[in-house]
Amino acid sequence: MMKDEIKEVLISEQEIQDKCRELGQRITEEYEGRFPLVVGVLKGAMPFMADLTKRIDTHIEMDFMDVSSYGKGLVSSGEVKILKDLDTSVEGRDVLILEDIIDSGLTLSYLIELFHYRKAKSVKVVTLLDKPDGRKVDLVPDMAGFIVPDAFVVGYGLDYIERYRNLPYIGVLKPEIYES
Ligand SMILES: O=P(O)(O)OC[C@H]1O[C@H](OP(=O)(O)OP(=O)(O)O)[C@H](O)[C@@H]1O
Ligand SMILES: Nc1nc2[nH]cnc2c(=O)[nH]1
Repeated sequence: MMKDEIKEVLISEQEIQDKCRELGQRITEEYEGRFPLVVGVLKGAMPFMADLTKRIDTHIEMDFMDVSSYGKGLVSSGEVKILKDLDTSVEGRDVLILEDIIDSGLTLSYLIELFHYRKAKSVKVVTLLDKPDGRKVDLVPDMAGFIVPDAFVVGYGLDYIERYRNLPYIGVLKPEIYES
Protein backbone atom coordinates (compact mmCIF):
# COMPACT_ATOMS: atom_id res chain seq x y z
CA MET A 1 0.00 0.00 0.00
CA MET A 2 1.08 3.58 -0.61
CA LYS A 3 1.32 4.42 3.09
CA ASP A 4 3.93 1.68 3.54
CA GLU A 5 6.24 3.79 1.35
CA ILE A 6 6.30 6.61 3.92
CA LYS A 7 9.25 6.68 6.31
CA GLU A 8 7.84 9.32 8.63
CA VAL A 9 4.73 11.44 8.97
CA LEU A 10 5.84 15.03 9.62
CA ILE A 11 2.42 16.70 9.79
CA SER A 12 -0.75 14.75 10.50
CA GLU A 13 -4.14 15.09 8.86
CA GLN A 14 -5.57 16.55 12.09
CA GLU A 15 -2.79 19.13 12.38
CA ILE A 16 -3.41 20.23 8.79
CA GLN A 17 -7.15 20.60 9.38
CA ASP A 18 -6.59 22.58 12.60
CA LYS A 19 -4.18 24.87 10.74
CA CYS A 20 -6.68 25.45 7.92
CA ARG A 21 -9.24 26.57 10.51
CA GLU A 22 -6.73 28.97 12.12
CA LEU A 23 -5.52 30.43 8.80
CA GLY A 24 -9.11 30.67 7.54
CA GLN A 25 -10.01 32.83 10.55
CA ARG A 26 -7.02 35.11 9.97
CA ILE A 27 -7.91 35.50 6.28
CA THR A 28 -11.56 36.18 7.14
CA GLU A 29 -10.55 38.99 9.51
CA GLU A 30 -8.02 40.51 7.12
CA TYR A 31 -10.13 40.37 3.94
CA GLU A 32 -13.66 41.00 5.28
CA GLY A 33 -15.47 43.22 2.77
CA ARG A 34 -12.57 43.28 0.25
CA PHE A 35 -13.62 40.40 -2.08
CA PRO A 36 -10.07 39.11 -2.67
CA LEU A 37 -9.04 36.99 -5.63
CA VAL A 38 -7.69 33.78 -4.14
CA VAL A 39 -5.25 32.15 -6.56
CA GLY A 40 -4.41 28.48 -6.13
CA VAL A 41 -1.16 27.35 -7.70
CA LEU A 42 -1.71 24.01 -9.40
CA LYS A 43 -1.30 21.23 -8.96
CA GLY A 44 0.20 21.12 -5.47
CA ALA A 45 -2.06 23.66 -3.75
CA MET A 46 -5.28 21.87 -4.75
CA PRO A 47 -6.02 20.04 -1.43
CA PHE A 48 -4.97 23.07 0.64
CA MET A 49 -7.16 25.36 -1.48
CA ALA A 50 -10.12 23.03 -1.01
CA ASP A 51 -9.74 22.79 2.78
CA LEU A 52 -8.64 26.34 3.56
CA THR A 53 -11.26 28.17 1.49
CA LYS A 54 -14.04 26.32 3.34
CA ARG A 55 -12.76 28.03 6.52
CA ILE A 56 -12.90 31.55 5.06
CA ASP A 57 -16.15 33.20 6.15
CA THR A 58 -16.28 36.16 3.79
CA HIS A 59 -16.80 36.48 0.03
CA ILE A 60 -13.84 35.48 -2.13
CA GLU A 61 -13.31 34.77 -5.81
CA MET A 62 -11.26 31.69 -6.67
CA ASP A 63 -9.03 31.19 -9.66
CA PHE A 64 -6.11 28.93 -10.54
CA MET A 65 -2.77 29.17 -12.20
CA ASP A 66 -0.69 26.27 -13.32
CA VAL A 67 2.98 27.04 -13.36
CA SER A 68 5.79 24.62 -13.62
CA SER A 69 9.41 25.01 -12.76
CA TYR A 70 11.40 23.26 -15.46
CA GLY A 71 13.14 20.15 -14.21
CA LYS A 72 10.78 17.79 -12.45
CA GLY A 73 11.63 15.37 -9.67
CA LEU A 74 13.59 16.58 -6.67
CA VAL A 75 15.22 19.76 -7.89
CA SER A 76 13.73 22.98 -9.22
CA SER A 77 15.71 24.66 -11.99
CA GLY A 78 14.37 28.12 -11.29
CA GLU A 79 12.79 28.76 -14.67
CA VAL A 80 9.02 29.15 -14.46
CA LYS A 81 6.62 28.43 -17.28
CA ILE A 82 2.89 29.32 -17.31
CA LEU A 83 0.86 26.22 -18.22
CA LYS A 84 -2.52 27.76 -17.35
CA ASP A 85 -3.09 31.43 -16.76
CA LEU A 86 -5.83 33.07 -14.67
CA ASP A 87 -9.30 33.55 -16.15
CA THR A 88 -9.63 36.78 -14.17
CA SER A 89 -7.89 40.16 -14.43
CA VAL A 90 -5.96 41.03 -11.27
CA GLU A 91 -5.97 44.78 -11.99
CA GLY A 92 -7.11 46.66 -8.88
CA ARG A 93 -7.72 43.41 -6.98
CA ASP A 94 -6.45 42.20 -3.63
CA VAL A 95 -4.74 38.95 -4.62
CA LEU A 96 -4.04 36.18 -2.15
CA ILE A 97 -1.81 33.43 -3.54
CA LEU A 98 -2.23 29.97 -2.01
CA GLU A 99 0.76 27.65 -2.16
CA ASP A 100 1.48 24.22 -0.77
CA ILE A 101 5.18 24.89 -0.23
CA ILE A 102 7.78 27.61 -0.58
CA ASP A 103 11.19 26.08 -1.09
CA SER A 104 13.63 28.06 -3.27
CA GLY A 105 10.98 30.81 -3.50
CA LEU A 106 11.49 31.06 -7.27
CA THR A 107 7.93 30.09 -8.25
CA LEU A 108 6.37 32.61 -5.91
CA SER A 109 8.73 35.47 -6.61
CA TYR A 110 7.86 35.05 -10.29
CA LEU A 111 4.10 35.14 -9.53
CA ILE A 112 4.32 38.09 -7.16
CA GLU A 113 6.24 40.11 -9.73
CA LEU A 114 3.77 39.10 -12.46
CA PHE A 115 0.72 40.18 -10.44
CA HIS A 116 2.32 43.51 -9.52
CA TYR A 117 3.15 44.06 -13.20
CA ARG A 118 -0.51 43.34 -13.98
CA LYS A 119 -1.45 46.11 -11.51
CA ALA A 120 -2.93 44.13 -8.62
CA LYS A 121 -3.87 46.38 -5.70
CA SER A 122 -2.14 44.05 -3.22
CA VAL A 123 -0.44 40.67 -3.44
CA LYS A 124 -0.08 38.44 -0.40
CA VAL A 125 0.93 34.84 0.07
CA VAL A 126 -0.33 32.06 2.29
CA THR A 127 1.56 28.80 2.21
CA LEU A 128 0.88 25.58 4.07
CA LEU A 129 4.58 24.72 4.29
CA ASP A 130 7.63 26.92 4.43
CA LYS A 131 11.11 25.49 3.91
CA PRO A 132 13.34 28.49 4.70
CA ASP A 133 16.58 26.50 4.33
CA GLY A 134 15.81 25.94 0.63
CA ARG A 135 15.59 29.64 -0.22
CA LYS A 136 17.43 31.01 -3.26
CA VAL A 137 15.64 34.36 -3.21
CA ASP A 138 14.64 36.56 -0.31
CA LEU A 139 10.95 35.82 0.23
CA VAL A 140 8.90 35.69 3.42
CA PRO A 141 5.26 34.51 3.20
CA ASP A 142 2.59 36.67 4.79
CA MET A 143 1.12 33.56 6.41
CA ALA A 144 2.65 30.10 6.78
CA GLY A 145 1.18 26.95 8.29
CA PHE A 146 4.27 24.94 9.22
CA ILE A 147 8.03 25.23 8.90
CA VAL A 148 9.53 22.07 7.42
CA PRO A 149 13.15 20.91 7.45
CA ASP A 150 15.28 20.83 4.31
CA ALA A 151 14.02 17.41 3.19
CA PHE A 152 11.88 16.40 0.23
CA VAL A 153 8.31 16.13 1.50
CA VAL A 154 5.28 14.53 -0.14
CA GLY A 155 1.54 14.27 0.42
CA TYR A 156 -1.47 16.60 0.62
CA GLY A 157 -0.82 17.88 -2.91
CA LEU A 158 2.95 17.47 -2.94
CA ASP A 159 4.24 14.88 -5.37
CA TYR A 160 7.24 12.79 -6.20
CA ILE A 161 7.09 12.13 -9.97
CA GLU A 162 3.33 12.82 -9.88
CA ARG A 163 2.62 10.32 -7.08
CA TYR A 164 1.65 10.76 -3.40
CA ARG A 165 -0.42 13.93 -3.93
CA ASN A 166 -3.44 12.05 -2.56
CA LEU A 167 -1.91 11.26 0.84
CA PRO A 168 -3.94 13.08 3.52
CA TYR A 169 -0.80 14.06 5.49
CA ILE A 170 2.74 15.36 4.88
CA GLY A 171 5.60 12.91 5.12
CA VAL A 172 8.97 11.81 3.81
CA LEU A 173 9.49 8.76 1.63
CA LYS A 174 11.59 5.74 2.47
CA PRO A 175 14.99 6.06 0.75
CA GLU A 176 14.43 2.90 -1.32
CA ILE A 177 11.60 4.64 -3.21
CA TYR A 178 14.17 6.94 -4.86
CA GLU A 179 16.36 3.96 -5.74
CA SER A 180 13.68 2.00 -7.60
O1 LIG B 1 9.80 27.54 -4.00
P1 LIG B 1 10.03 26.66 -5.19
O2 LIG B 1 11.40 26.02 -5.17
O3 LIG B 1 9.76 27.36 -6.49
O4 LIG B 1 9.07 25.40 -5.07
C1 LIG B 1 7.71 25.49 -4.79
C2 LIG B 1 6.87 25.03 -5.93
O5 LIG B 1 7.23 23.71 -6.34
C3 LIG B 1 6.07 22.89 -6.38
O6 LIG B 1 5.41 22.98 -7.60
P2 LIG B 1 5.83 22.21 -8.94
O7 LIG B 1 6.50 23.18 -9.89
O8 LIG B 1 6.61 20.96 -8.60
O9 LIG B 1 4.44 21.86 -9.60
P3 LIG B 1 3.20 21.01 -9.00
O10 LIG B 1 2.54 21.88 -7.95
O11 LIG B 1 2.32 20.80 -10.20
O12 LIG B 1 3.75 19.73 -8.42
C4 LIG B 1 5.17 23.51 -5.31
O13 LIG B 1 3.83 23.19 -5.51
C5 LIG B 1 5.43 24.98 -5.45
O14 LIG B 1 4.59 25.57 -6.43
N1 LIG C 1 6.96 17.30 -3.46
C1 LIG C 1 7.73 18.36 -3.23
N2 LIG C 1 7.79 19.37 -4.11
C2 LIG C 1 8.59 20.40 -3.80
N3 LIG C 1 8.82 21.54 -4.51
C3 LIG C 1 9.68 22.27 -3.81
N4 LIG C 1 10.03 21.64 -2.65
C4 LIG C 1 9.35 20.47 -2.63
C5 LIG C 1 9.29 19.39 -1.70
O1 LIG C 1 9.93 19.32 -0.63
N5 LIG C 1 8.46 18.36 -2.07
